[in-house]
Amino acid sequence: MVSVPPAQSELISADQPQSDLVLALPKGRILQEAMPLVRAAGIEPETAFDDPGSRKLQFDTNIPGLRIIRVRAFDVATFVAFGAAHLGIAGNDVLMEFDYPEIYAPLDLKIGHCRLSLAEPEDLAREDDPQSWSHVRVATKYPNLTGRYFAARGVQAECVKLNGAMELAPALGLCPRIVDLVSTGSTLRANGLREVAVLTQITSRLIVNRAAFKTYPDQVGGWVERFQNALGAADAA
Ligand SMILES: Nc1ncnc2c1ncn2[C@@H]1O[C@H](COP(=O)(O)OP(=O)(O)OP(=O)(O)O)[C@@H](O)[C@H]1O
Ligand SMILES: O=P(O)(O)OC[C@H]1O[C@H](OP(=O)(O)OP(=O)(O)O)[C@H](O)[C@@H]1O
Repeated sequence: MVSVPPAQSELISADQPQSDLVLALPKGRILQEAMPLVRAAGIEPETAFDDPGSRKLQFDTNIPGLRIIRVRAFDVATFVAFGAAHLGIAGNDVLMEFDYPEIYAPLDLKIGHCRLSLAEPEDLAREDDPQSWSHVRVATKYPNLTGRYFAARGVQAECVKLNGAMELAPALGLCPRIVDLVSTGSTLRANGLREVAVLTQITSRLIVNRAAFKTYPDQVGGWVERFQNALGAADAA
């Protein structure tokens, strides 16, 4: 059965193909910020979702035909791009890194605020001039985004892919610089690094699979509208 917000249910046409809709949520830090919006959009997951002891990865909701899956932040984009999930919530860091044409990101949810920055050890930063670089070697979880950013500025970026703890790379001689997410800056400070360039500002987006949007315009569009309203209500509060 196609899931729709209750108020939209009359929009389902009888001859439309029927299948469950799947909403992919990231299990990391965004989840806490995202859940008030998910709930304000009218979606209440089954109780196992909030049970830390549960090993379930997919969850029924109060909306018949709408399931939630909880996956790693990067995998939200992949599930949605391949149509395994129809909607999702992902940071635009992840969206820019993959650059999947199958994903449409209609809504900035204004959560998960941070920035993607290049940082280097304090000693190096004191004398360094990023404008003079023709080549830069960085440790990052975002090799594609970083490569594109520097290529557009005539700089060749050599990226060593890490999945976390990038801040260790300069001190241990892996790479002199890193490109990573920065919010408060405390992780950089604690590791003797200084931010020297901001590649892009980051927030989380509601994302949809383009084909699902075309196939179920009322249903998927209905959820986009619900999230938009939830966002408007949060802004007004
Ligand atoms: N320090 C931060 N402040 C605000 N938002 C952040 C911060 N770090 C990451 N984010 C946002 O949260 C998303 C998920 O980050 P999180 O740290 O939860 O997962 P991850 O460590 O990247 O993924 P995983 O643990 O699955 O490898 C990022 O893609 C980004 O959009
Ligand atoms: O500027 P700050 O407020 O210190 O935040 C920045 C840190 O947050 C993220 O890591 P996270 O805590 O998600 O851990 P991870 O490296 O395992 O992804 C990011 O990769 C930085 O390390």
